[in-house]
Amino acid sequence: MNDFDGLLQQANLIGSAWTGADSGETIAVTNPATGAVIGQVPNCGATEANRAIAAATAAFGDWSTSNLSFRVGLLHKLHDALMDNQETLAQMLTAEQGKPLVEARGEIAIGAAYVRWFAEEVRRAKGEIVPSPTADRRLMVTRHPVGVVGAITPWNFPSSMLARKLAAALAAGCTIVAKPATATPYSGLVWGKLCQDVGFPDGVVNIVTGFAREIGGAIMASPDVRKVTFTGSTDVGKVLIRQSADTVKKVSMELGGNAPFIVFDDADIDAAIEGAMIAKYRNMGQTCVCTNRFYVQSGIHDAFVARLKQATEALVVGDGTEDGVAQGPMIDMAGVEKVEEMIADATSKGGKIVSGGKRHEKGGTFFEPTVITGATADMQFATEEIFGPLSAVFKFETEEEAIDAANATEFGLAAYAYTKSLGRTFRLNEGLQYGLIGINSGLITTVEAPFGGLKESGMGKEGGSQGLEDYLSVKYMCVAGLDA
Ligand SMILES: NC(=O)c1ccc[n+]([C@@H]2O[C@H](COP(=O)([O-])OP(=O)(O)OC[C@H]3O[C@@H](n4cnc5c(N)ncnc54)[C@H](O)[C@@H]3O)[C@@H](O)[C@H]2O)c1
Ligand SMILES: O=C[C@H](O)CS(=O)(=O)O
Repeated sequence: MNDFDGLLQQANLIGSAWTGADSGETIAVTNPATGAVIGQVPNCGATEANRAIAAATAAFGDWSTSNLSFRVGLLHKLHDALMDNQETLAQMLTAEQGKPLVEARGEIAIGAAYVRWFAEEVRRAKGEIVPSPTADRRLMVTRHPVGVVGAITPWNFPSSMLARKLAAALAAGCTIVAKPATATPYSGLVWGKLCQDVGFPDGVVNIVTGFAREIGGAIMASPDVRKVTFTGSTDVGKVLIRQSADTVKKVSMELGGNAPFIVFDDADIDAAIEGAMIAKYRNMGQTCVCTNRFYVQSGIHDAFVARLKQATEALVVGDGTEDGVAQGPMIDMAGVEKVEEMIADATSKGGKIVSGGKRHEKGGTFFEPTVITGATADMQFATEEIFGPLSAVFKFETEEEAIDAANATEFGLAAYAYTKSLGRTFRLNEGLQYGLIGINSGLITTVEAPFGGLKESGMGKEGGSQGLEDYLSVKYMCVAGLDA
């Protein structure tokens, strides 16, 4: 078995100890490209989760009052440990998740960048002195770590989704209990090892794998957990928001998407195709900000479709570790079947397959990157997240029609548009109901900017200065009697 230079952790980190499940039960982790078993992880439940919460609670007092320079120094060491091991971590990520190595390297790098960002950002978590209405008192506002944080993360970005939670939480002085996705636990568990190696105190970082409902239930029920940060589907997010009410937890929710990608007649078509390929096919279409609907204005439609077909057919499908591969396997057969269901629905309603359309000859969960034209609003992918390598192309006539169609969804995470018009750019920013808007770019995520959705795509922000605020509580103190 490949131990990835000793970085593969097949146990859970609770306090200072790497342990198995009390039951001894384990879950096999498989490589989606080959079906091979990579290793096992503990199948833990509520009991182990509560021990992790107790360890995080015990560590919170010292960690939250530690010298800021100490915390910042450890975060910079963590950044360096991530980048020193970038290749091995990327190999581990591709082995369990399937994405091409070049994308996995990028995910490790942005995760390290989030660590460095919050190491810097926390040094500017300033308070305020508020002008007092009367001379006898002084008013001050201060910011403090919110407490023990529960973090639950998805399989599609198993490293960077944890990075932007853990880094902000630790920088703020919080301690954390994290539960990675069952399909991709190793890219989360290794954060515990690296944190331990660089010197984070015991109990500050705890990582537990296993029964999602049980572990999640323990996190949500514990009065010691004061904040929950979740990245995943909107359906699960709604469950957690309801559960958070019992203990009035602070929540951040990074949920599902249904991104429109609008191409106007005046677009630079070369730029639009480049952006379309990134926004659609990154991680085999399995990102929350992937294009779900292409809206192409009638004047440029045929030329854009021809170029999209050509670029899609040029994508190399294969094992993500092989040079030149742009599309790895999908994470599981359920994802493949969802894409097949959407293709059948669209073609039954008049959609036309112009590229791909079926499982790849490589078998398993490999799928042909697919383009369907003639898309209409009654088709399943108009309202449901595809989460796969399927491009659905709608035609439109006017700007107003495009904005209305783009907004006709309960989601509001990412939207993209290609135009040379400055006026239209500002009308789109004001008219599109999305938390992230890319104008003439298909890849806009960056640590400096707040990432997060509107409507049923979630609440809270990750990254940017706003991303730290989610882990801080604001206090107001009035000091009176000063006129004595
Ligand atoms: N907005 C974002 O930043 C963002 C980023 C990545 C993925 N996503 C979304 O995540 C979804 C795909 O990821 P996924 O399949 O892992 O999502 P998912 O909701 O099925 O699972 C996400 C995490 O929640 C856990 N979980 C599942 N049910 C739970 C429960 N009842 N209680 C506690 N935890 C539970 C899972 O084990 C996993 O760790 C897509 O909808 C995608 O759009 C959003
Ligand atoms: O899948 C969702 C991720 O947040 C995508 S990104 O890598 O952060 O853009």
